[in-house]
Amino acid sequence: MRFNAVHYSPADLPLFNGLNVALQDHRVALIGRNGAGKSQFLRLAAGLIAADEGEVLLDGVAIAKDRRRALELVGVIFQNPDHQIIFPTVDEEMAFGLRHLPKPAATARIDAVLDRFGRGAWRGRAVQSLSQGQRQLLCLMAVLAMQPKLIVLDEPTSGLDLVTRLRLLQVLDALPQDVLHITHDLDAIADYDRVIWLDDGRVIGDGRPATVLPQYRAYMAEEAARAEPDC
Ligand SMILES: Nc1ncnc2c1ncn2[C@@H]1O[C@H](COP(=O)(O)OP(=O)(O)OP(=O)(O)O)[C@@H](O)[C@H]1O
Repeated sequence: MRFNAVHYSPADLPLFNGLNVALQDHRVALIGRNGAGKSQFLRLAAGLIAADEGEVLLDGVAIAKDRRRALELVGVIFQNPDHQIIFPTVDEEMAFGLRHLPKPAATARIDAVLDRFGRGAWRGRAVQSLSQGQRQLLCLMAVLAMQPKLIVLDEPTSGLDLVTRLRLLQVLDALPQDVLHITHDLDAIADYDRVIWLDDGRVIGDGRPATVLPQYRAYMAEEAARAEPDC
């Protein structure tokens, strides 16, 4: 994945001004304050939005221009599964991303993923009957069935209870796919391969968690100490 001189201004307010980033690492975390540009970075990385100037390449593919390849290459998981799930049953939801495949091939993929997660009993189950954490797992399984090269996640664990959060993180840790993970949960990314710290659309920290996370924590503590208490 490569951001080449990316300019992007949501609603005409400049955010990225010639951003250059190359990602070759298996698990990358994206951190930064509220409004730093993490979600916009992720949307550009997934080809959900196009740069105003410059380009984002994944496997040499201009991901925003080739939507068919983008869907094959990148799977996206958002914070709230209810904003992502559109079908009433587990099978239908998982089949949606596989509609380009012949039905037997799609069914085989769905069965393989359900079995891998020990969720064979979810076949035909109503999404409404699943908890929030289970819905998040459904989103992840639907993405995995599509066999993307890269999975991008925007704060997938917020709102989950501790056990569900830990389970989801274990699943993420074991994935063979490359992962780009936005989070404010610094403990979850302590053994990632790389952490990118965004601030105001710029990369201000980039490296191993052991280097970047202490700098980030120290900076945030200073910021908090400077801020007027308003609560
Ligand atoms: N649709 C939009 N229209 C206008 N401005 C936007 C839009 N989406 C995002 N922005 C602006 O872009 C900047 C980056 O937003 P972004 O959602 O990427 O931040 P973030 O780092 O993901 O923040 P958070 O941690 O709060 O989710 C913010 O200043 C935000 O106001």
